Amino acid sequence: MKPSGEAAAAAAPGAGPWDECFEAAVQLALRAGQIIRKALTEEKRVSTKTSAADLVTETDHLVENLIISELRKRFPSHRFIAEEAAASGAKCVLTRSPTWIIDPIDGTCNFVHRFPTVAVSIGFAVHQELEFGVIYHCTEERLYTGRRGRGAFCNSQRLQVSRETDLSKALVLTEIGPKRDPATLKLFLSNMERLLHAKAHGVRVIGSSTLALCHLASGAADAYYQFGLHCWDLAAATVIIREAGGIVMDTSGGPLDLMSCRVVAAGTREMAMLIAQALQTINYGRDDEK
Ligand SMILES: O=P(O)(O)O[C@H]1[C@H](O)[C@@H](O)[C@H](O)[C@H](O)[C@@H]1O
Ligand SMILES: [Mg+2]
Ligand SMILES: [Mg+2]
Repeated sequence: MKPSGEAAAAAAPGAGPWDECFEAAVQLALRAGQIIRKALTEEKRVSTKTSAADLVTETDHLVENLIISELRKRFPSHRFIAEEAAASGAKCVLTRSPTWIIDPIDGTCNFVHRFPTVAVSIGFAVHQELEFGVIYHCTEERLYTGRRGRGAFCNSQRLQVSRETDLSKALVLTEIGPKRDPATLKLFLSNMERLLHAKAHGVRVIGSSTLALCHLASGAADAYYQFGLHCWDLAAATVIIREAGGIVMDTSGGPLDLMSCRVVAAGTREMAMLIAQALQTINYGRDDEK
């Protein structure tokens, strides 16, 4: 079913603060999705960032600039944290001001290979609290939304996480992260091996952390963990998962630290803790210290 801004807004009935911002995010995500869908099949100019596996294209920049310029016109006092601006040296500082946290294309490596698992992610925080998240699966035209205290939806279907607490009955999602040195790869594979030794039904890597987190919010997976993602991968998805009844926390088992480049998420706290206890830490630093 084609999503519409009206469907998403209708899915969260009742006026509330930030309605205008939420509507703007929905319309811009849909518009960005059209651009990304068209560009998916076209020739691309590809560059690398922190590693040979950390790719960026002209479409990432075009979409990010479009979203930020449109939002700046409508909300000139707001602040922005965005993936490609950060890659160019902008600081990732989350103040108490209304702040947009943007990943213009999540799954850029998929995008470069025309592998159709790509999303645009727009999160929004005020007083350093996540207010809403909008993630648009561009090729499947699925619009995932979550608003603090008002539920989570895919198009107009309400989302509910899995209630699984048994790791031996769990489907677990993760992502590789951009570091590919032997020590990091050894730790990444060791974490995956530990979960398979614990008899998890499976571990999946789909190439888009935000869409993997949306699958968790929809109950199609039981847990997610990653070292090496960023605040712009996490912001929107965290609201969506929490509003679908799930848990998003630090890999230490403590509260989520949006800038820590690491996360464990699950439908239940029991499952999240089982995952966290199985993991060895992979150090990716912090978004607010780069
Ligand atoms: O760079 P984009 O925005 O494509 O985001 C991806 C991250 O770069 C990966 O490290 C991470 O592993 C995930 O694949 C994430 O989606
Ligand atoms: Mg990206
Ligand atoms: Mg990303």
